[in-house]
Amino acid sequence: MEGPHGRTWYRITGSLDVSRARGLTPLLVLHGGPGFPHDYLLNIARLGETGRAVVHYDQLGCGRSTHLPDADPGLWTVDLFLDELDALLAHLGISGNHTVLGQSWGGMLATEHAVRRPAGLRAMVLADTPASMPLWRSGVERLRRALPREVQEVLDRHEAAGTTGSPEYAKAAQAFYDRHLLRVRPYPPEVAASFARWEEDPTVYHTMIGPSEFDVTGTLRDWSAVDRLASVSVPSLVLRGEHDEATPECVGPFAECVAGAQMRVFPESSHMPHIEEAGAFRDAVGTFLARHDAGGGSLWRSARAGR
Ligand SMILES: N=C(O)[C@@H]1CCCN1
Repeated sequence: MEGPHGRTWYRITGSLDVSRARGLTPLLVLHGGPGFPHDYLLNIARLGETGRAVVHYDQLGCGRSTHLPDADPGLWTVDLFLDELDALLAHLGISGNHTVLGQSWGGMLATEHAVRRPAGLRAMVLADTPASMPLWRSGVERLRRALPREVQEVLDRHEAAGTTGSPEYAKAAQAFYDRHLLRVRPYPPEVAASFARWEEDPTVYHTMIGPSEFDVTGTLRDWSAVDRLASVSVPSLVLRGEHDEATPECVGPFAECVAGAQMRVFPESSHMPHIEEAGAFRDAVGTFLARHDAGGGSLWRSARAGR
């Protein structure tokens, strides 16, 4: 899809026509970061086993979409990605009938979409998503202070010196990521692919977040949707891992403030339960989505029974 700032790459698992014919609302998957491309979310495509169309895309500035490393940093705003999301829905012809699954930042974007009460949004899944970045920051600070003392010292020293691009900082940050981002080793190829592409061009992430998940100095530093969550009027499923960097304090407002929101915690997972507990994640999301399809879920139940 061509847009005012460049091309947005997307892929469809299944067929929008089949989805429509079977009464299965298409699912649009929103990746995190921001600027961390879709590859690490590819296994969510298995939700298409019943014939539901599952759309993944790379948001502008990352992955297979147009990169703009020399653009004015002021380009990278929530509204830019909301406009892109609306344009993609229209391009696909699903503005009037869609569900969204946002992971981490993608859940923040999904929330921004939902609070605008779009007529065609049928349901929303928020995975590992903060409702507020100040709450995110206080939660990751607590997790950081539980790291080994020598690791904290390396992180503190490089952040104070402005040398967070150093290999020593990256090695120390990995100690945090091993506990709270993904507890699977080695990284599955699709996760490694997202990291490789992100490392090639971290422009969007560095502008909107900063040096790392726990050193948030970017333009999203004070973002919050907490005081707008009451306006979300669609069925919502809220997911996180027990060891997630998205801590209970930053995810909790979704369950507290979104009417009827369901919360599910994955006990063995951190920030990627769709990988760390893939079957349980897929069953939880598939059952939830099916409940809000026109067909009432019979196709999902028969697909699951056939596994
Ligand atoms: N992995 C993500 O998207 C998180 C969300 C806030 C900072 N990065």
